[in-house]
Amino acid sequence: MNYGNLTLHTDKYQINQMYAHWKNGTHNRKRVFNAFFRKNPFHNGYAVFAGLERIIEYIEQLRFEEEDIAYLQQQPESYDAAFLDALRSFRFTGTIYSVEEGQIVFPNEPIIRVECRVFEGHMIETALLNFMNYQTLIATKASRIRQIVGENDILLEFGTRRAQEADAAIWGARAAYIAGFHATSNMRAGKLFSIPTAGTHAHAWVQDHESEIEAFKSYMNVFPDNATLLVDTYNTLKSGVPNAIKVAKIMAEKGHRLKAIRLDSGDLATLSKEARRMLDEAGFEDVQISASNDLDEEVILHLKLQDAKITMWGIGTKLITAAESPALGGVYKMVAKETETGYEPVIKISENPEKIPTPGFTTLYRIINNRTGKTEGDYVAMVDENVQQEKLKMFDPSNPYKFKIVKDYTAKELLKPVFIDGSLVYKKKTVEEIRQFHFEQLQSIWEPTLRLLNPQTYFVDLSQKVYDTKMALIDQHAREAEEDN
Ligand SMILES: Nc1ncnc2c1ncn2[C@@H]1O[C@H](COP(=O)(O)OP(=O)(O)OP(=O)(O)O)[C@@H](O)[C@H]1O
Ligand SMILES: O=P(O)(O)OC[C@H]1O[C@H](OP(=O)(O)OP(=O)(O)O)[C@H](O)[C@@H]1O
Ligand SMILES: O=C(O)c1cccnc1
Repeated sequence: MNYGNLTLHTDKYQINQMYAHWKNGTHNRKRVFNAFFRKNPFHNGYAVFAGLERIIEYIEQLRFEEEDIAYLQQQPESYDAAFLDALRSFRFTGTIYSVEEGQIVFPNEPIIRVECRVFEGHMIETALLNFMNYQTLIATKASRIRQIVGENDILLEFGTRRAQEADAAIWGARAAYIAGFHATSNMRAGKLFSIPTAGTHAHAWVQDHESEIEAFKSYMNVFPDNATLLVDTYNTLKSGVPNAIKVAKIMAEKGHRLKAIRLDSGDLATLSKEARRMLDEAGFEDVQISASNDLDEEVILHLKLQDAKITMWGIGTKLITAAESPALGGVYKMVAKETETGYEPVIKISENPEKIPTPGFTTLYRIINNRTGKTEGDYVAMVDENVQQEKLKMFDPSNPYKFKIVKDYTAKELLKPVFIDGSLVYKKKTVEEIRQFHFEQLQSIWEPTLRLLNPQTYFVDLSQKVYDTKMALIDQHAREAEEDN
């Protein structure tokens, strides 16, 4: 069984819309779609974009194989043979712009823009959202955890055994690394993405030996300078830590150093403080204390408040499953249609005004104040607008009378070309480069937006032209609805 080809990794309604367009002869019409999300996960003030690498890989491999065609032939829809033939030669021929992985992104701004035949636009929606939503979610969660532990502590991603299957484990490990984790326990993620791997040992190692001390000795003999000993199998303070110290002393005489101990149960604050005292008294000030056991943001924060002496954190379940915000609700909406005179904006009306997507062939800028180096907000403008001017009026699209005039700024366009007319033009970055890029981007965001509790809402403003376009379309829709009644 080959699970590799992702071409049919889409919803049936996409194939059916493609079919209906094809039957009607409208499948080659060009459209613009924007991917964005409406709400930050975890009540956070920002999200960390991830998923582009996977999207690129997916677009590049899009091919209907004969087995896919055969499967479609069996469907009750009885797709025409000529349609299936058209699928045989299907390739993505469109243009995609995207923010870069590791970038800080906000609700209601275009983070990926797709311009292509409507046929292709429908085809890629589901997979694109699948990758963007999950990876952005995990990167955002990881970024929050990173903020809590601070710059100096080490974060290890331990989630594979609890992840929602294999892809989630490896792409989640990558997303976590981008946003500030230091290593993953998943060897495949390490191999595929060239990210650091790390590991300690399990309780089974201790159970497998006659005694805990024998287990520690035999482990340290194999890893004399790189061992983290798990000290909670029997009794952390009465046997685990004393045995680790005994073995560390024996090995120290041979010129080796124990690297760390790991706590995996009990009161991690009290145990870490006591273990720290015992290690220090024995002359092992350099031996680190790591901890795991269903750790999450709040527990870590409280452990910090209790002055826990933990400097390495192994985090699995709550990170990889994005506990408390299990999905990012990113969407993909049609925003413009090609007509004889060029692109025409289109709108999707909603009962809830906040849910009305911004129409038009737009792009996204971050407005950086040249004096502070910090951002004044993001700015959605039509692609043909000149945003780099003497001064820029930035107003809140929900309350347009609330505005500010920004001078001496740099408008940084965040959407970068990825595919142009079907060809990959984006120079892929290593995960290490993406991680560095992420840290650099964080520097331009003000603290109140980054804080974890009740963050200040970041401004995502519309240019006057985009705002007027949106309002005109809403008005036009309202007028048409009135005439119908
Ligand atoms: N000092 C602390 N303050 C706040 N939370 C803590 C503290 N110490 C541990 N925790 C967290 O409390 C939870 C305790 O989990 P649990 O009740 O399963 O305890 P346990 O020690 O793992 O039990 P068991 O021995 O049965 O495995 C874990 O999520 C752990 O990370
Ligand atoms: O708690 P999480 O954040 O999900 O981190 C991963 C957990 O997985 C391991 O436990 P497990 O009981 O599966 O294996 P073990 O026998 O090695 O302790 C490890 O000891 C962590 O506690
Ligand atoms: O290396 C570890 O300690 C580890 C790895 C995965 C899950 N739990 C612990």
